[in-house]
Amino acid sequence: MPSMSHPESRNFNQNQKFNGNTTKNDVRDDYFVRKQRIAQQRSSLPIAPVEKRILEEVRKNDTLIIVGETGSGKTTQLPQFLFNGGFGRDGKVIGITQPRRVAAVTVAKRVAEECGVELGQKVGYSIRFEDVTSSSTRIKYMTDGLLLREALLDPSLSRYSVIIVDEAHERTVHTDVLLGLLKNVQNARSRCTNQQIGLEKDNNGVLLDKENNSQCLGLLKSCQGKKLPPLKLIIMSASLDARVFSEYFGGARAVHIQGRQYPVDMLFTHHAEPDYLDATLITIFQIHLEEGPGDILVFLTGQEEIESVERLVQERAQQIPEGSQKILTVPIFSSLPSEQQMQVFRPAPSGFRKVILATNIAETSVTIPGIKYVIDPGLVKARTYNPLTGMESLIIVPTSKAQALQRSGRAGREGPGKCFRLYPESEFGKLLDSTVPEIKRCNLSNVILQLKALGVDDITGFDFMEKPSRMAIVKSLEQLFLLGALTDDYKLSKPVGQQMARLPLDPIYSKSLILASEFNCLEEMLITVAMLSVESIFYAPREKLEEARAARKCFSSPEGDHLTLINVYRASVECLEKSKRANSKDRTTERSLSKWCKENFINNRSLRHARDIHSQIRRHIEQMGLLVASCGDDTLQFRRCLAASFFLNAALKQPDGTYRAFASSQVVQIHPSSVLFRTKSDCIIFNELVRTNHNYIRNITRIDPLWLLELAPQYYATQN
Ligand SMILES: Nc1ncnc2c1ncn2[C@@H]1O[C@H](COP(=O)(O)OP(=O)(O)OP(=O)(O)O)[C@@H](O)[C@H]1O
Repeated sequence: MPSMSHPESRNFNQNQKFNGNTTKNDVRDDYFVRKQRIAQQRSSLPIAPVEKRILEEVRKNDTLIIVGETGSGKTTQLPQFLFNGGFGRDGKVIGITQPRRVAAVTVAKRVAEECGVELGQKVGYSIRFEDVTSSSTRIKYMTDGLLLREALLDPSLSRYSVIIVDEAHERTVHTDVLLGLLKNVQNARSRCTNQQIGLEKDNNGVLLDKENNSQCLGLLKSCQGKKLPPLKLIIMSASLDARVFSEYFGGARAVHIQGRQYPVDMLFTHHAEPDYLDATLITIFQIHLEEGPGDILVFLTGQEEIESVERLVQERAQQIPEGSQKILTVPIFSSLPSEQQMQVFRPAPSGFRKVILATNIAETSVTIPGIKYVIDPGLVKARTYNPLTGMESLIIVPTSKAQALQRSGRAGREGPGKCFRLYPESEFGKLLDSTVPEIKRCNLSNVILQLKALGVDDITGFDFMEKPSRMAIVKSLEQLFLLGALTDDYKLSKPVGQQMARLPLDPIYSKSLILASEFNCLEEMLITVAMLSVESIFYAPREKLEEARAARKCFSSPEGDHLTLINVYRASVECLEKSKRANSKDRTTERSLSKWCKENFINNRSLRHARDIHSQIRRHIEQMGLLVASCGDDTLQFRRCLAASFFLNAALKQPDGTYRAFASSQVVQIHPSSVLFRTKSDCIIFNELVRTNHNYIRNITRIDPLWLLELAPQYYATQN
């Protein structure tokens, strides 16, 4: 059992008392009692007494930075203050961005309830593929990526009076690009308001690009004729370095909200844990057996890890004596379909303690009712990118202090909480203060494509908060050029570049869909892209490895993993249709599919998510007028299309049986999960590089090396 030290309980404020079983009471209480309770909760939040002061600050300053403890009421209350202060007048909208979909949705629901309105009316949310807003929406929660897409259609963001960039400390690539863009929009809108626009026109009344800034010019044009108020910008978090943000926004004012609603005790282990998953498991049961009531939130690094811990908890939970409180495990990770994600917010049935197994998706903004304990092993799966090789991969790294603080902040929202950090306190001091901005460690081709579509041609000149390395920019520009998204002078190409920018996918996948319509295999490519967008379609429990292997063989294609995935998808559709024909009830059909998945060792959750993505992309594709045809049995055509699409990820077999990637010259190995693991072919394309102790490649298909020359001459004809 990992022994926990309790060196000092860092109680931020111990004056307030625990509020009891709020969640259970809420369910029982009638509407008015609940309303009263919410009003009471709101008035006791640390942000409540400073409403007037914050409003004054917003009126006085175009840009404001707000820092306040987790749970102090920033996300839910500030937009309501602004609405009450008149920022929703004249049809204007107060926009709040979140790095994650689940936060945008759940916070919007909570605020709609606090306001006593139906979701989608005064308060709404908008996330990719789901818009719950209407013309009466004045407080709109959304993901930062969605606001970027909105800017494509309305560059001056003319509907918004205020934009709040929440959880800015996360420094996702979208947040960073958004901040640069918002700076431009603010600039352009204040120039429109100051009526300096006339100064920018030539004798014929044509706007001049005096500052050689096409983005600003585009914005000024879009402001023309509209009377737009200046755009107010608020940057918010519990754990950001206000100085850095203030400097970027020309000395913007920072306001600190004092106080915390409830204390959270921090506990550390005495020693480093050699096996953090084992330590996690032990701590879950330690809390369950020794601590008082309250649910547990556990932070893990990914779907596979969550599912294996889930199985282990369920196994051990069977040993809990009859009559004691039972354990209910609920997973949450980004590739889980939304309605399943929402299950973590439902109260556990009586007699159960809820154990939520989450990735960092539950780290910021969300309030999960009932959570009293947080277990934090201190690790996170992060993207890394090597601009030299052009390869992106995911690795498990320690969290930053800011992330650790956010995680502990998920407890102590309804009453005092405890956070169990599964590492010694001395290790905490060694963590980075904040997470390295994603823009510094990811492939930039997606960002650059979006910026180009927004009219920003000079990427190196763009005012990034933290500039990505020149090499990373050059490499990504080169990649976009090779994919045909950019012209010789690095402008967005028509129609390919424009079409690619419209699809909410990685440029390489967008291009594969566009190409597939020419190769008459868009049906197959759509399935492929959907299946590649989810984690682990197959699963193999340790005790049934042989059975799982045999089941997988039924779907295997000798050509590789892409066709294998298509076989799984099609077999699942067949199962669904068969069941529908036999029984029209949706629930029965889903049950048959779930049974089919179990028998075939297919991950039902992942498959459902892939079906979701499939229908969403299909809608986009059809709107774009691309021809969704199937190549039927002509799999050669499909493989040629894979070669034409993923030529940047091609590898050639070496005499020692390993492979060498063409683009990076890196030595890579086929992952044991690939159907081509044993039957090695001379030339392959792959979709994923996983770095463990080896450079493993996954999702592989065999191709003819001559196709590369024929189908990607822009790259291979110039290589020697
Ligand atoms: N869905 C909900 N159910 C119950 N209580 C909630 C809910 N959402 C918010 N609250 C209450 O409102 C408080 C303030 O939440 P809010 O998200 O506004 O805080 P915050 O300062 O933005 O926190 P963070 O920095 O962690 O995002 C929470 O601590 C909790 O008490």
